[in-house]
Amino acid sequence: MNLLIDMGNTRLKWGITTGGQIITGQSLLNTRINRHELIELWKGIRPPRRLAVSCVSANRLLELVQSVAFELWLDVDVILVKPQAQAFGVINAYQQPEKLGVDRWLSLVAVWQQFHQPACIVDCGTAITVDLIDADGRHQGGLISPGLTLMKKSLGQGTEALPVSEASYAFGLANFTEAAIYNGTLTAAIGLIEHVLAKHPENTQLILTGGDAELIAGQLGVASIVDPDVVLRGLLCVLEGHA
Ligand SMILES: Nc1ncnc2c1ncn2[C@@H]1O[C@H](COP(=O)(O)OP(=O)(O)O)[C@@H](O)[C@H]1O
Ligand SMILES: CC(C)(COP(=O)(O)O)[C@@H](O)C(=O)NCCC(=O)O
Ligand SMILES: [K+]
Repeated sequence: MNLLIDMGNTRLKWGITTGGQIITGQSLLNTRINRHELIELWKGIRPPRRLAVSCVSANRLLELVQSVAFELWLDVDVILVKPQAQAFGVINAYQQPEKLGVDRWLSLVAVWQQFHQPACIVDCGTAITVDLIDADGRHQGGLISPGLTLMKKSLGQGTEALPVSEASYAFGLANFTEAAIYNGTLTAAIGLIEHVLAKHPENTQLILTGGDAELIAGQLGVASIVDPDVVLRGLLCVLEGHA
């Protein structure tokens, strides 16, 4: 058995793998990560042979995860995955390939392995990232924008009068502030994705992942697949390539 861990800027997502299948566990908010919580999360699982980690979050959290892993499973093999210039059939478009977020790299790897066709991968997490890959596995580059919560928080922080609300409202033009912010930020995300897709081939497969994927997919004017486990599947590709 192996353990896969995807550490984003908001949440830690994880799953165990047996025979090429991923069984996901309950995600954990970064604000709740501590030694006790991690031990509670993993003390009941069978000791993994290998642990593959993707981390774009704080080093402090990564070190804590590694330390808990060695405490629970003395001789576990920890693989800290890094973005590469070219691997698993994917060619990284970045001028400095090591600077591409490893979560973005792993999404490209997973989507390429699954579809082998042009694809647009949108991670609707803390940030919204958009990455394009062509029919030959060449990453075309990508975009980074604030995620929905970050957009709302920045309005709250950068203005005198705007409140920060976590509530949901009907989609469309609004006639009060909270709904106007909710819909303005959601429309920004939708516009970003639809704009990118309009400029790419019609057969481009659109895949959404991340905490806001369902919400954003629900308002998109184009067909999409929501897959919460893309980064974990990228980690699995790396482990399988590693075996
Ligand atoms: N219960 C929740 N707690 C925190 N964020 C949530 C929750 N439900 C949805 N979200 C949204 O999901 C986003 C984070 O997505 P996630 O995939 O966890 O991000 P990351 O990969 O950056 O850790 C938040 O910015 C927020 O808009
Ligand atoms: C863009 C990101 C912050 C997204 O992280 P997330 O929203 O998934 O937590 C992360 O992929 C990252 O730190 N990237 C490095 C810079 C880059 O990809 O260009
Ligand atoms: K992510």
